[in-house]
Amino acid sequence: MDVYKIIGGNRLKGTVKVSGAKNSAVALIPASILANSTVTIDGIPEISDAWTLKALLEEIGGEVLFKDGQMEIDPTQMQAIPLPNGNVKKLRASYYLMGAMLGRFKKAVIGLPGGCFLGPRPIDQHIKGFEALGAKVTNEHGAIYLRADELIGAKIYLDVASVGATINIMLAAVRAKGRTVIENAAKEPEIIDVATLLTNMGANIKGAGTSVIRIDGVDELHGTKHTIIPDRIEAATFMIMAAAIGDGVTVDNIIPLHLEAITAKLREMGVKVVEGEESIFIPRTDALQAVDVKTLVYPGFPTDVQQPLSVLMTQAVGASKVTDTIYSARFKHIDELRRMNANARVEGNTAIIQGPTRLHGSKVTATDLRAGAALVLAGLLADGETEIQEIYHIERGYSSLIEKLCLLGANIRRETISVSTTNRVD
Ligand SMILES: CC(=O)N[C@H]1[C@@H](OP(=O)(O)OP(=O)(O)OC[C@H]2O[C@@H](n3ccc(=O)[nH]c3=O)[C@H](O)[C@@H]2O)O[C@H](CO)[C@@H](O)[C@@H]1O
Ligand SMILES: C=C(OP(=O)(O)O)C(=O)O
Repeated sequence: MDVYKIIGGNRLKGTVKVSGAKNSAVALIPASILANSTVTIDGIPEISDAWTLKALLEEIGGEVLFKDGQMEIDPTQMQAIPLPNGNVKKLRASYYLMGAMLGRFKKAVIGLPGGCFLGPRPIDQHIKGFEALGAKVTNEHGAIYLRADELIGAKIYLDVASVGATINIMLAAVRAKGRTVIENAAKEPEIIDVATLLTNMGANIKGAGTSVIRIDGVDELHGTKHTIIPDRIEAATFMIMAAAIGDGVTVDNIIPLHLEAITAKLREMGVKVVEGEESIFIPRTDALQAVDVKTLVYPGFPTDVQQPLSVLMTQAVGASKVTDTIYSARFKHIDELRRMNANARVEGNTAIIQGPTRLHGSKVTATDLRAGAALVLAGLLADGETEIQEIYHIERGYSSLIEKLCLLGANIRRETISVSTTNRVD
């Protein structure tokens, strides 16, 4: 099995370049299904989710080249081949195949998605949207069957401002007859990115990035070239690492506006954040103060960042609180941090972290993607050696993490170890 081994204590210094956004990439790649000629996307991160989506597009007849961050997708030979099992289970975002295939073929069979287990991850709002557009949707043995004679534009009010549902409905509605209006739409930057790609393919979308999106369906969408936005969650992870153990780190290739909630929270903790046009510089931080944070929909503090932030809180003076209002059970990393001597507990949807504490190297498990990133930071801070298992979670979403951290001076490596040595000593 492959693990990360980290010897803690090295201070990080230099510049790190942020990759393209995972949570855009996983929607942009399926969106290409809707085109009638080649779609080229630049800046796709080297993550396993991108490779899994490439394989899924190939399963339905697509020709896909993925090299040096560029994905070239020829969708012309694709067919509505059912995907009830297999690769669809490896990632949450396989659910975007529902909207894209429904839009193009008016039918799809997609197994219920996988991805990080963060507590329940319902897709009722996606289904409500597809049904409003005229699709018949059934769940048969764990796969969602979608079929429509024709898709007709509709007014859809989302009960929760879901990123996934907003994008999925957009993907189907661009090929519906007439106008679709999504109310209480999610406003995350990734939604604007997907709308930009679809617009460049010939779609007619207004209001992406606001809570009301209007889509006038078109008969055909064509190929185009698109450059993905930078990954604000990866950027936030490096900002937090820089605040925790940096000696002057520039986080480059970012959109500072996308990071305002992170910047504000770090400043509240006593971190100096110097914003440039496309970068942020964080000088060495010597004293951190405890803060409270609540995750919210964009532009609030992202749920994806609360796990790395909770490690920074172990270094702050006083009791910090993290309340996750999006995924109330996203706290499995707290148990792992306690193995490393963190003084933290979970009450309902809140983690309470008392600092400062000296973390100790240990054998820990990445229970999900951002939990894994949190443990990498804990390992960088800890005394001695930390071994992180189940790193496939981390590699679903962080591009070249080891290489980037080594360039900043961290002592971290990926190692294959024999299974007999993996038993944890508690
Ligand atoms: C609002 C929010 O922070 N969304 C994040 C969430 O998106 P993700 O797409 O996973 O979640 P959504 O934005 O779709 O869901 C937000 C909330 O709505 C609920 N829900 C969603 C769909 C549905 O049909 N029914 C329903 O009840 C979810 O359980 C959740 O509590 O995780 C992604 C990956 O970690 C992040 O990129 C997103 O920024
Ligand atoms: C949880 C995440 O990913 P996914 O929704 O793909 O499981 C994430 O990006 O933090």
